[in-house]
Amino acid sequence: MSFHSLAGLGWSARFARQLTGDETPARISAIHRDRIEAFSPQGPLTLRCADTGLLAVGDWVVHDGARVTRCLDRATAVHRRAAGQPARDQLIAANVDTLAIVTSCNADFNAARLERYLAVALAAGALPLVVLTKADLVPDAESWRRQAERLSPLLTALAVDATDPEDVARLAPWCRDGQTLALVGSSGVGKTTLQNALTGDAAATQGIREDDAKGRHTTTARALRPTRFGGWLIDTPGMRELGLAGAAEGIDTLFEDVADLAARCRFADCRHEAEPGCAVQAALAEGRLDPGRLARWEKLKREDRHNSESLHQAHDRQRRTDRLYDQGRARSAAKRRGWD
Ligand SMILES: Nc1nc2c(ncn2[C@@H]2O[C@H](COP(=O)(O)OP(=O)(O)OP(=O)(O)O)[C@@H](O)[C@H]2O)c(=O)[nH]1
Ligand SMILES: [Zn+2]
Repeated sequence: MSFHSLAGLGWSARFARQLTGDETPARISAIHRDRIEAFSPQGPLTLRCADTGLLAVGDWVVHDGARVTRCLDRATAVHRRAAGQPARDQLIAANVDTLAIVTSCNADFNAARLERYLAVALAAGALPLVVLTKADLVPDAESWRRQAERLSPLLTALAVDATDPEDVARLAPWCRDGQTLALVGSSGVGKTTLQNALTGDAAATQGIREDDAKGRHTTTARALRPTRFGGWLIDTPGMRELGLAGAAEGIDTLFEDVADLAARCRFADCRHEAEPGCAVQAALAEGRLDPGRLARWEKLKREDRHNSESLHQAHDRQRRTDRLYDQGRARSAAKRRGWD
């Protein structure tokens, strides 16, 4: 059994302020249909919870020893647009301090994809870190790293050999002393290898079959795991592939220069094509704005708008279905009343 102090679990003044009286907090490490697992200064706990759908791994909850009584406001929240029809907005991890975007120093490196994940990190409120794996397989890892850092002044980039635990230890500052790190990135870039090196625990990444809230089988890993450095790693299946939705603010933070220009166009709904008074076109013409960067900003905005709209449409559709269903039930109830 492992014991951690509250601070060691990532507790901070932000959460302390939300407690009243002698409430006891715990941090969610895994979520099941009707119960959660959590770490607490008293050791690991299993707590019953009626509505686990509202919780995420990494959340701080208050409990009475047997059940969850409430969830504390989050410091950060990573969302994604869940695949499938209808599209759903899904909370996949809470209180992640740093979101590491994992890519490799070769085939996988793609500026547009990195920017997409960066927007997700910023929208979540997490610090973005780019980890370039397979540094041992290229002669110029440092140039890849610099290329990544040029994408935004908000990020730090590291090039590592994920298969070398000593090299991976350079990630310690982001997952020590109660700090929580989560990894995102395409398949095959080395996330599992990195996670194993960070936790020193190869077996734990092996997925275990579980029933999720809808009774389907999903593969869940042990989701909040201690790292070798005194901090935490969040690995949930949803972390792997993040669809962009509701990330408009994150996109504008990442492309602050372009967003600032766009805000100075004469027309609020300027499409930055041939409108008079377009500050974006003016900057392009004067060479102050890279056309590639503008194109990537527009593409991300479109994708986010499209996904956010389809989420709204899905919500609307669901509301209409619910309403029809309620009306139907009301009608049959009325009929039944008529009969007896
Ligand atoms: N030489 C070298 N090989 C690496 C490095 N990182 C990952 N690999 C190898 O690349 C392959 C894929 O790594 P994984 O850790 O399974 O990748 P992943 O991102 O977890 O992929 P999924 O499980 O599909 O999401 C494995 O064979 C690793 O050993 C690295 O930095 N250097
Ligand atoms: Zn414009």
